[in-house]
Amino acid sequence: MERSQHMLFFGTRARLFKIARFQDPVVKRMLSKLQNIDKAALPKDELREYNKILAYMETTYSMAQVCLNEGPCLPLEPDLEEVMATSRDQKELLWAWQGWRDAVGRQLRITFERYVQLSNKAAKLNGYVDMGALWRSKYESDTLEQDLEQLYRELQPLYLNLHAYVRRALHRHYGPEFIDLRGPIPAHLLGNMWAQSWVNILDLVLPFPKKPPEDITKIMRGQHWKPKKMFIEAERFYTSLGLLPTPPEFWKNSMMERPTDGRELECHASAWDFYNSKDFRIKKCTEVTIEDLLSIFHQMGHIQYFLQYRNLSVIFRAGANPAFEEAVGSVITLSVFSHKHLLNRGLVSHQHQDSEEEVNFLMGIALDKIAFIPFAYLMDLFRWKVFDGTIQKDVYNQEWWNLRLKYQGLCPPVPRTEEDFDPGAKFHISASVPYIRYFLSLVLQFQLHEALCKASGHMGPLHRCDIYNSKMAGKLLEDVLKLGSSKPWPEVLEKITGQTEVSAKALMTYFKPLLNWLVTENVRQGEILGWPDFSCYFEEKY
Ligand SMILES: O=C(CCC(O)(O)[C@H](Cc1ccccc1)NC(=O)c1ccccc1)N[C@@H](Cc1ccccc1)C(=O)O
Ligand SMILES: [Zn+2]
Repeated sequence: MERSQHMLFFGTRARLFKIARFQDPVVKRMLSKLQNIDKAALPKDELREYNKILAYMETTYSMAQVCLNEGPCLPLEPDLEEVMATSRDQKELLWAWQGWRDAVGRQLRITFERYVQLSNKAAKLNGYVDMGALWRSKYESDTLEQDLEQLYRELQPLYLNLHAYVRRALHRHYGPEFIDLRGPIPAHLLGNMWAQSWVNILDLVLPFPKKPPEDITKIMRGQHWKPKKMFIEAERFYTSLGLLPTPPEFWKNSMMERPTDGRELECHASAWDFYNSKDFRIKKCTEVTIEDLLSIFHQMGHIQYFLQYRNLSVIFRAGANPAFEEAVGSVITLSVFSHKHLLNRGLVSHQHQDSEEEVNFLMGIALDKIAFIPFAYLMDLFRWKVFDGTIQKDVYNQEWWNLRLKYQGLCPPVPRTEEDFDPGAKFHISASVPYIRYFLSLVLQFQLHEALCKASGHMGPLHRCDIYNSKMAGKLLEDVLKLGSSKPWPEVLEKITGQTEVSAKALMTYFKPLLNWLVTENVRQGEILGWPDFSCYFEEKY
């Protein structure tokens, strides 16, 4: 309420000025940013109701658990995520998958309908047609939706080949009664609660099973890694580039592990800027796993952005656009996870990777990054349609699954009804956090990685690049992060890459060796790309 009061005070005054009457681009940029005050535009009583709704949705998500018949109730992190990642028993996977959606999605359905109404009212009071339009305005582009569709189309062949290959592997493991080689994949078998990353089923899909990659989580635990050490490791990478170290407050005020004093909390990782140029924090329920190490690198990317722009006017203390904010940390993880870096840091011991091990490695990265493409794209396609009224509340769930089928080639393992609200089972929908930023960040991170690798003097394939210790790459990054949101993002992108448009070329280059292998393999197996048979319920099929 205080923050909204503050925004209202400055926003109403900023609205007294006609931006077109000003010459100075910085003043014009500041005024236009001040004029959008988001939910603070709502009348006081509706703002109070809106905050209650947001609190209820996020609390429902963070407190939800799934209970075993007799015995403990499991929270999402780490227990249910552990089941989804490690279980190979489809009944157990279904129990966790369905249990989570019963415990969260179903509870949010009615509240979400009111959330949509109030969100759209707030958007209109800020001069936008609906909340989707307000969210999209952060990208300062009137061709955003077409550009996104174009990027998706460029990346689709990569996804279709991965989908067909993984479907074959799951067919081999779970059998024909669960997997239709011409159909969608049941959404609970991909190693992740939302099937947004498939990295946890690498063992089922490994191209060369005789050359399994080393288990980095096991090595970390063998070396007695603790959460604190994981944060120090991440910090060390950023300072190796000549970027800023985190201040003492960060280590004092951050929450790096789930508290053991019984306090309940929202465990989804996040980074916080307290806008006083010295207090910056990460909150994460850290487990000692490679997945959490990479997540910490991602969070530290947010912190590095905060540090670099902390002397700017508060109005410009944000990323060039939300995708840039998400891309910084993810760019670094591309170097961290390179074989060269893992070897250098003692996290793998095999000196070098032969061509088969290299395909296995690229498969591992693809299961994380390529599988993510359609998920990250459809999340806000869904919400934009909900906000603009294309998707009415009486069909929320079936429209959600229409998009999950169309873009991801997934289907629910059990019939769904309009009592369910499956999108609500994903953090960002319960917490009203936009998602298209992650789709754009996925493409952007490879484009930035390619530019930073070039600056670091890297020669050879992009997937072998590690910018660790490169002051040249660090300088390029620093000059851009310092700008915050003070310049239009195409200018910022051009400073690093020389291009003014986001391009999927670098991503396609990175995965080219894998795509070649996948296409050959899929042709050999006579795979059908796509899912002409379009449903999953096997009892209805035969
Ligand atoms: O959600 C996250 C990581 C959390 C975050 O760092 O993006 C976090 C999300 C969040 C949490 C609470 C309130 C708002 C947003 N974002 C930040 O902490 C953040 C965002 C903007 C500026 C500063 C910090 N990743 C996404 C997508 C993703 C990204 C990278 C790798 C894998 C998966 C996911 O898990 O589905
Ligand atoms: Zn993030």
